[in-house]
Amino acid sequence: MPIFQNVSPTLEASKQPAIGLIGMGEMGKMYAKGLSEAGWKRINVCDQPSKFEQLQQQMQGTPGITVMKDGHLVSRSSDFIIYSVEAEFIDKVVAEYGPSTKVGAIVAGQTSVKAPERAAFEKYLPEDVHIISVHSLHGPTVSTAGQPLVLIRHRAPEWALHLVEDILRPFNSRYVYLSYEDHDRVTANTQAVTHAAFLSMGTAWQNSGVYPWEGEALYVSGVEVVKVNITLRIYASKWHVYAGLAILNPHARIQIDQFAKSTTELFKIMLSGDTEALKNRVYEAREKVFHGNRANNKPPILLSEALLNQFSLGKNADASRATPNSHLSLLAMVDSWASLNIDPLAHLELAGTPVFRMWIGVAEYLFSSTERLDAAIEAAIGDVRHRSDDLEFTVAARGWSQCIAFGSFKLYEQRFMDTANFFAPRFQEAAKVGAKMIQAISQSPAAK
Ligand SMILES: NC(=O)C1=CN([C@@H]2O[C@H](COP(=O)(O)OP(=O)(O)OC[C@H]3O[C@@H](n4cnc5c(N)ncnc54)[C@H](OP(=O)(O)O)[C@@H]3O)[C@@H](O)[C@H]2O)C=CC1
Ligand SMILES: O=C(O)C(=O)Cc1ccc(O)cc1
Repeated sequence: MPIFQNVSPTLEASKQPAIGLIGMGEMGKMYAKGLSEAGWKRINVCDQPSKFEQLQQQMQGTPGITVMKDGHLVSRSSDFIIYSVEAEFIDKVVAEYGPSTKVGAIVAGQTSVKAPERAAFEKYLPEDVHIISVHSLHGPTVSTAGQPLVLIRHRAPEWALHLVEDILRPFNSRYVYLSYEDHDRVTANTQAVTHAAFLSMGTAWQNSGVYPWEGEALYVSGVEVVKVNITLRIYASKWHVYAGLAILNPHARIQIDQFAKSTTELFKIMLSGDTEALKNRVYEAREKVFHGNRANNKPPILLSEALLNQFSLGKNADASRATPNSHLSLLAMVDSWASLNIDPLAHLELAGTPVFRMWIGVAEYLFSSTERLDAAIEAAIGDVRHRSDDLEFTVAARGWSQCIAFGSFKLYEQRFMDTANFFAPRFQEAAKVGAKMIQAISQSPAAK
């Protein structure tokens, strides 16, 4: 029997469902703030009991919010509960608070990887509660409007799904309906492998010992600006988010391994000096991924020159001085999509995070122009100035793939923080440009 039907924030408090948020880090706070602003009046939140007083202070004066000491109190008093905790800890946290869930409540998780969340819910939640999970496919600093919000109806009647839709409607996100299994498959193809590319760029630049936009200024074009800014954006974020979705997603390892393989194989062809072999391989990948040379000399679909050139790097950036880059990271990305028969444009519809949108956008920008692609191939074979950077990138891609296959959160954290510390002095500056870029691409016609 439906307990709530057609609810909206305009109802008086006693008729509204109580919403519970367990874990008040970046995503928990974003949800708390958004739900409060929407007018929901019964929002119960908690973080670790040790942070109770601090959280009370932070939430003081936020309408509709009640800060509770722990997840037991939130679970027993809420009708829709979202766990927004680290994927690594979801089992432990649900084991602790899950059995306290109110009879008939709906439980969700915000974790970026769903296999461990599903296992924890099935193991610890009582039979008389429903499971409908969620995943906002964007970070906490991005506006929720228009972004994909995955809803996973796993164990719940129809009315429960409508209730969740009603509660989250004020975010104005775009609902995407997936199963737990499909969620992990799709996000491995989009998020996990994309992050591997950016993590590798960061590690490679760190090991080269220069900020790429300050070296010989080889890298100043629009594509480079995207690469650098997204890399810095990722390294400025919490390592556990990226570690969780790479290490715990059963599908991710295969994609990340293929990316390292593609990088190594392309680099070996570059070393051999065989332009024809490189051209054949790259063009074959282009054919497969971008559907038969669709964009040859036609305007790019996602990113335009004008959009890319809005953003610049460093003080002396002068795009006219840009020399063609081998773009090994982009060649390898498209090669690995081709090798695994992944259609990234189809995935963009389902699970296009802003970072993935940027990445596929620059890949398409490069591959949509024969002139640009041939210049990259020529640079890869003929311009030895790129060799040392490409070598570092190859080593870094392999290193990240091995680290993720090894499955150690500690090792991942060490690698990640080592590179993050190298870039930290530039985070503030990059965050501003990164935010503008994400906004611009979210508003580009192709994003609608
Ligand atoms: N950040 C992002 O861009 C996105 C993240 N996600 C996912 O959302 C989840 C949360 O991420 P995010 O908010 O960024 O991470 P944060 O680290 O900012 O927040 C997680 C919070 O949960 C708290 N927590 C841990 N254990 C408990 C517990 N037993 N009871 C109550 N609170 C607890 C943590 O405390 P402590 O720090 O002390 O451990 C922390 O405050 C992750 O699974 C992530 O993958 C999803 C979409 C986007
Ligand atoms: O856009 C991206 O890929 C990000 O890096 C932000 C992000 C991180 C984790 C998620 O679960 C969803 C989005």
